[in-house]
Amino acid sequence: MNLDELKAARSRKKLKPLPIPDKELCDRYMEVFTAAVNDVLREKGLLHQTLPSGIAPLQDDMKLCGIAFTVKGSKNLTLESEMEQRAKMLEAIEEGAVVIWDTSGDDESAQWGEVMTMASQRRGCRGAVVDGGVRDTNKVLELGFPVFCKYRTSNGMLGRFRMIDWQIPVMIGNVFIYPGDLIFADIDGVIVVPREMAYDVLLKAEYIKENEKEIKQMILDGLTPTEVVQKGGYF
Ligand SMILES: O=C([O-])CC(=O)C(=O)O
Ligand SMILES: [Mg+2]
Repeated sequence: MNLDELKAARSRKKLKPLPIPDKELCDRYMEVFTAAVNDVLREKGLLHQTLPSGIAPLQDDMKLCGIAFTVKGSKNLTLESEMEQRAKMLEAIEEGAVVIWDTSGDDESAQWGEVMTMASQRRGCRGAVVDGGVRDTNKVLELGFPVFCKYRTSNGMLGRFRMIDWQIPVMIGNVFIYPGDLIFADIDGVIVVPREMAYDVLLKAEYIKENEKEIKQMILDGLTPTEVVQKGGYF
């Protein structure tokens, strides 16, 4: 058995630079939409890059793009040094990050709240995606911080759930998420774009957005769906 390749893939490493700076990349993703990005990934044979559909924005108009800062945790009754550990995690967040929580399928605790929002915003964090819960919801909304999560609850995680590690590969639903991947989310849910293809996928999604304008114009001009398809359109 030779696990060297797998070990290397799962190890912590420095992020590879992309053809354009990460900030420009994320700002350009914000001008497209998840369905277009999803169609590009489908062309590449990647059918399982969307997080489970139960992970939804706190508000319909929330949209988010940033670089995955992964966090992994699970139900756990111990409290020793929990706050210190959580503080260290928050202090490791970098500008342009999206905090993304693999909770091992938790269904009762909040992995995100008001103070964590404030602390991460100060570090330039763009939002949070939680396969779990959020609390202090009205305060998080007032702070204008996009959060995508499964549920809302008053249950703080302390004494119920705790972090295992951060900036490690994680898995939510069927989706692998590596630190540095691109996280893109809007009203249609959350999509994970592997880092190495993030720029190429953006270019193709921008093309789809432009091309769809022509298709929609055909409908406005009175063409039937059959005529649209005959002219190379799709929907
Ligand atoms: O400890 C928590 O559950 C999170 C929290 O309330 C906060 O960040 O304000
Ligand atoms: Mg709180």
